[in-house]
Amino acid sequence: MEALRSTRGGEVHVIVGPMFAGKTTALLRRVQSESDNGRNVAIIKSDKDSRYGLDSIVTHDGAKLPCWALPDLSSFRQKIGKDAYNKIDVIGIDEAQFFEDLYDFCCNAADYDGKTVIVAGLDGDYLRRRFGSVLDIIPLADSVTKLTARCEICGKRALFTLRKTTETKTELIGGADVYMPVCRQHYVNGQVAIEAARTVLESKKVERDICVEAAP
Ligand SMILES: Nc1ncnc2c1ncn2[C@@H]1O[C@H](COP(=O)(O)OP(=O)(O)O)[C@@H](O)[C@H]1O
Ligand SMILES: Cc1cn([C@H]2C[C@H](O)[C@@H](COP(=O)(O)O)O2)c(=O)[nH]c1=O
Repeated sequence: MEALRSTRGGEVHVIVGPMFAGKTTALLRRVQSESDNGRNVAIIKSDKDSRYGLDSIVTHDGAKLPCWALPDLSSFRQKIGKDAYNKIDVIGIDEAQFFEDLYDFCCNAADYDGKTVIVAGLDGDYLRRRFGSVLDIIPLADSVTKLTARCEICGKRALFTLRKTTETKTELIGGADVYMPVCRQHYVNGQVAIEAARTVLESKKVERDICVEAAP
């Protein structure tokens, strides 16, 4: 019977780009405009990012809307309750790269539950590798928008996010303190500089370890 549930005009719209490209701003605008048109809306963000608190989604400019901060998307229906879920027309998802169950959620919400799902997230991490499941939902999408920022070094179009520290784990929550948007040329130059810094730091650590071991 589940399989016979018919589609009620569900849609999936995807907004990607580097940090500071205006993804959250675009998501908030689209959700707000749906709400202004009388549709019931809800926004979900990952609970991994608690920088601005967990009850609202906030842009780098400080614009905000209330949201649900969740560890995964599958908990959404249970969290808000079945009746409330059924009444929702539009679901906005921010920081989509942090949700492992993004594909299944979008599929079910759009195909079977008739929801309009608007997804914003990073397509690539600081190494320009695919980030989470964001690229996996492109085949599900009605529309895909790739936004760009301004390169912090030269002001040209920024496609990439440069991590300014030598930290290597993929997931590292942060803002302008840790990341900056850059153009292709400054991404390459920046990576070379950061790799060099990492090599120096690692060799210093090895030297320190040898000194400690050699100490009487
Ligand atoms: N280097 C930059 N390039 C573009 N926007 C920047 C930059 N640094 C800060 N910003 C601000 O960030 C805003 C975008 O914020 P936001 O929508 O939260 O972006 P995202 O969700 O893509 O990280 C821009 O409108 C701008 O005011
Ligand atoms: C590039 C990159 C980013 N992150 C984190 C940093 C921020 O907390 C979010 C992105 O936020 P935004 O709304 O797009 O500005 O993701 C990360 O964990 N790893 C990375 O490589």
